[in-house]
Formats: sequence, structure tokens, C-alpha cells
Amino acid sequence: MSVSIQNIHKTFGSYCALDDVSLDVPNGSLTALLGPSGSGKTTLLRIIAGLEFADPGEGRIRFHGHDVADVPAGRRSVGFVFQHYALFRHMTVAENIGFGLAVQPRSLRPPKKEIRDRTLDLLKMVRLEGLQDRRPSELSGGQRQRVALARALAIQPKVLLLDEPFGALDAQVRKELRRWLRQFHDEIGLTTLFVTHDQEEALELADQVVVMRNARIEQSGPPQQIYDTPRTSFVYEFLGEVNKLSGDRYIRPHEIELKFAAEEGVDLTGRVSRLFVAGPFARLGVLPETGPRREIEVWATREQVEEMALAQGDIVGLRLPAPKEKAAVKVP
Ligand SMILES: Nc1ncnc2c1ncn2[C@@H]1O[C@H](COP(=O)(O)OP(=O)(O)OP(=O)(O)O)[C@@H](O)[C@H]1O
Repeated sequence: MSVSIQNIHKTFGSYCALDDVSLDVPNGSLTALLGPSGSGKTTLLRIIAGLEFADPGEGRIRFHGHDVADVPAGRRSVGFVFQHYALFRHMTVAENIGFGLAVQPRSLRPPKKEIRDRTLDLLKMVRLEGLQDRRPSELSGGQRQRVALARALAIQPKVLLLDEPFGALDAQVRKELRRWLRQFHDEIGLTTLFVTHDQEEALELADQVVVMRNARIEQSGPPQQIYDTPRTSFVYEFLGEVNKLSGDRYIRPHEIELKFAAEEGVDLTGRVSRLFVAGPFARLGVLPETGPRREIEVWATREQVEEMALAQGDIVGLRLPAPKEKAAVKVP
């Protein structure tokens, strides 16, 4: 089901949490809401869910073309997973997953046997077969989040909302779950929105990345497009490491070519102030010999650093990419 948000405003007292926000989430897409703390991501998600209401006015929120402003949360066909989605500790995994179905009004509630069957199907879907009788305390953090996801899916939602679903997990588990979620999404094709403040997570997972800042959407689009052509300096800096050169030129560390100082095509020379090699990659800091003495971050391969026999203190040459359209970057 597609979700369309138009000109939404939300204030808490005198504080503006969403300022004229418009967004289209196509049916079946995986959209990331990315932004720093306090930018309005969770508020937007809660308004979509019906847990919070936008200020009255021209703002519209539509599911598959239908205005849902007056539809209560329980009737929006929305499933949620939160960062600290407390599973019920006294219930088994199966009881937790079936909970949403078991508490439905009698007219909507499926028979017990169907709840059981659906629960087992969902467990299979989130690859936790056989764990139905465990308690949450007997699961790992990653498994618990998958149970939370199965619980959200039990009501057969048309939209899935995830608020920092992996936020409380350690980096390794987080990465695994992230890949798993992408695969899972590709299999079931449910319209999904997830909140994150981790740019790598957003870029790796999403079809559409929505960058939020100060209650507004700063830019949205496919991950590669946002990364390659940020419209503002904020988006440039938020999406990954970047060098800010004079004349408000922004250059990513991997766009710079490392050369010998006397080689042809060198734009500037500098001293290697830092050199760090890990696996096949190398990260260098280069302090220019002329101009502003601001260290430039350069990423190269280990092979190249070894071939050039580089060491800290050496003078190297840097070749910069051709300047992009200047209008691309707006400095606020
Ligand atoms: N119920 C509320 N009452 C008052 N202010 C609120 C309420 N909910 C949110 N806010 C404020 O609105 C702003 C946006 O909050 P929101 O939770 O949407 O941000 P966020 O981008 O999700 O941040 P985080 O990444 O920290 O969760 C914050 O400054 C927050 O303090």
C-alpha cells in the first residue's frame, strides 16, 4: 500500500517538530528516514501509525489514496517494531506473536488453531523455527527483534513501521540483521518505513532515503543519488566523510587519487600526516604544502600504498576530481 504525506505540520506547544513535510512512499518500497536526533523522524512515523496526530490544517495523509486522518491506529493495518520493543516476558515466543490476534474483537479473532498455525508460519518466515516455546529471556537480542517483527506481521499489516529496530544491538548483529531485513523485504514486498540515524544503514538498506533535519525533509531520493549529488552541505556531511576545500568544494575521500608528488596531473602536494592500513584498505591524512593547512582525508587501497612504499612523513601528490556543478551544494 502506498503512503502519501502532504504538507504535514506538527507542533508540541510552541515547539515545531514537523514543518511542512511532504513525502511519497511507493507501494512495496523500503524507505529510510535518516537524520540526527530530534529532527522529527519518530514523530513522522507515529503520525503515519495514527499514534500521534498532525496539526489541523491543509496537511493530508493518505494510504493508497484514501485519507486516513480519522482512522484510528488499530484500523490502519500498520505493524510496528520499536528499538526497545519489550516482548512480554511471561509469555512464550508463540504467545507473544499470537498476542495481537488473540486480543482482537471476537468478530475478527481467528480460531485458536489458526492463530497457532499462523504463528508457526511467521516463525518460519523470520527463520526462528523451533523456538516457539522459549521465553524472551532465552533469546539473543537479534532473535528478540525478529520475534517483535513476527508479532508486528501477525495482523497482516499493509504497512510496516520500524523505529530504530536495530539500535540496541551490537555492531555485528546489527549488520547481519540489516542484510536479513533487506532480503526479507524483497521476499514479502511489504511497504516499509524505518527510522535510523545511521547513514550506512540507510544507504545499504533502503530504496529511498529521506534525510531529515530540524523538522524538515532536507532531501530524498535513491541512496546512490543522495550520496553522489547532495543538495546541501548538511546532506554532504551527514552521509559520510567528506573534505571541505576552499571555495566550498566538497570532495569525498575516495574521489581523490593518490600519486607521487612529481607525477603528471597532480593538483596539490602534501605531507602524509597519518597512515592507517586495515585489510585491503588504506586511510591517509595529507597536510597540503600550500594553501589552508587543513588535513585532507584520502582513501586508497593497501596495494597502492605498498607499491608506492608510502610512510608517514612522505610527500605525496593528490589529484582532485573535476569540480561538480557548483549549484549542487547550497551552504545554509
Ligand atoms: N510528546 C512530545 N512532547 C513534546 N515534544 C516532543 C514530543 N515528542 C517529540 N517531541 C520533540 O519533537 C522533536 C522531534 O522528536 P522526534 O522523536 O520525532 O525526533 P527523532 O528525529 O526521532 O529523534 P531521535 O533520533 O532522537 O529519536 C524533539 O525535539 C522532541 O523533543
